Amino acid sequence: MIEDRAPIRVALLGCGTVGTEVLRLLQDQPEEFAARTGAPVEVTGVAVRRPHKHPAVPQHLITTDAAALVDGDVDVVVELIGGIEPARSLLLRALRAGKSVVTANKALLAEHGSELYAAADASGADIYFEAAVAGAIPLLRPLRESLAGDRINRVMGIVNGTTNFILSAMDSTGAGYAETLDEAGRLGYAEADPTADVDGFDAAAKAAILASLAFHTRVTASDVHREGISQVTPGDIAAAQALGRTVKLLAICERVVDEDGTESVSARVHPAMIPRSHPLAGVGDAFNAVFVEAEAAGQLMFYGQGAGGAPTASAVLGDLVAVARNLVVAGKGPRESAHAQLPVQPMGRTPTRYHISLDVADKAGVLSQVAATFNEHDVSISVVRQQGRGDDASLVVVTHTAPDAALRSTVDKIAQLPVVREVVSVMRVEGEPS
Ligand SMILES: NC(=O)C1=CN([C@@H]2O[C@H](COP(=O)(O)OP(=O)(O)OC[C@H]3O[C@@H](n4cnc5c(N)ncnc54)[C@H](O)[C@@H]3O)[C@@H](O)[C@H]2O)C=CC1
Ligand SMILES: N[C@@H](CC=O)C(=O)O
Ligand code: NA
Repeated sequence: MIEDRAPIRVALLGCGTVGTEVLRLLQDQPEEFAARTGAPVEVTGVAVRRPHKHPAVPQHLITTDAAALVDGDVDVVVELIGGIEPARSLLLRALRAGKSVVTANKALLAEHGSELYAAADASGADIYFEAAVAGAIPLLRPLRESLAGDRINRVMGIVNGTTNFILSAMDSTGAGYAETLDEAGRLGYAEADPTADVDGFDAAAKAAILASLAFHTRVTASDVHREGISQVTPGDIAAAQALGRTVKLLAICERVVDEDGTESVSARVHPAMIPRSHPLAGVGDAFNAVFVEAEAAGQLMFYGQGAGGAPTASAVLGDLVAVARNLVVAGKGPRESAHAQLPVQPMGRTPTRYHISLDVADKAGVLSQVAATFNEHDVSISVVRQQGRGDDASLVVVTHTAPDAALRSTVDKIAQLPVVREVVSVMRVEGEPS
């Protein structure tokens, strides 16, 4: 009988947007959880910072001493505090004591993942973190388990709900940046410090986790080239629209194979123009979508809610059930897989394409001067559009693929040409043949 088995005792650390939903769903359906795991699942305590802010949590469960809760009689620690400390110390404390961990904390995993894995390995505890990337979407388990027998070459997608919410609104309604960010905060999508979202730190942490799992290599957040959306202007959105494109913040993790067969990993997060016909262009609101390209499986697409309390709680609870099942049968979840240890390629060497919009003098020879600058840097041009006259004259150039450093130097040089009044918009182009 399931009820006769010793319960799986769970400590919940943090009861904010996600923690509240995890607790609600766990308490709503105890019999379901018992039936799925093979033992009753019991929350033994909820660590919070300000007890008076949680009137709905049974008062006998509440504590402000998270460390004492971890040290107590618990089997699983669910960490939903966020940030590096005290989350890191609390999880190391749990893992070293052989207590399994479920966390949604991408910032922590992207910086200290190896330390946490090592502690889990040493004590035989589990560490699961499906909620850390793309919220409710099952993505990490497919990478860690379902695709473990395949060779992944590329993972690309939209992994930050807040910035997708903002960019989608800017594109469809012309809404302002600040007001949309406030709305994303109210809806529970934004991080406690929303600069983590808009400056790309959150997406870079997720890219590090994705690249690590996809390429069996330790990739940390500092290995990921990062640009956020705070520099994206209504002018950039309009320039994209004029060419049948839209702007998305993309995370791109690729296996790069040089001519001599040497392999490396490229991981980057930046805004990019993609064609409106591309499947990622239709991903609106706070939704996330990720393409995985694997050698045998081909192309797979994962789509769903990447942020918000309930969707994220779904992934946390899926992990909790997995950990509890492992405890019931004395099994173990997947360990760290970092055997490939590929080097990380610098952004400057990564092949990219640029869309450049220039405000230029309406004089003969402007186009040839601009074209000569591209030529000097060995960057070839795919599309040129010259529009307007006099003060309104503008030039739009879309390049073919070139190393990012060459494209960057070309833009710097073009900005210095006397015939160029202003570099209005520079953005990478993805999702179309190079
Ligand atoms: N909100 C979302 O859509 C998603 C969030 N996540 C991750 O889930 C985690 C939690 O996020 P949210 O619930 O949105 O954050 P939140 O800010 O709403 O909740 C965190 C809670 O932890 C509490 N806390 C802080 N320090 C504490 C301590 N020392 N002891 C006990 N409690 C403490 C805070 O008072 C707050 O109530 C973060 O790692 C976040 O990155 C992951 C996916 C989606
Ligand atoms: N702030 C994050 C929350 C989920 O990871 C986002 O907006 O995607
Ligand atoms: Na997920």
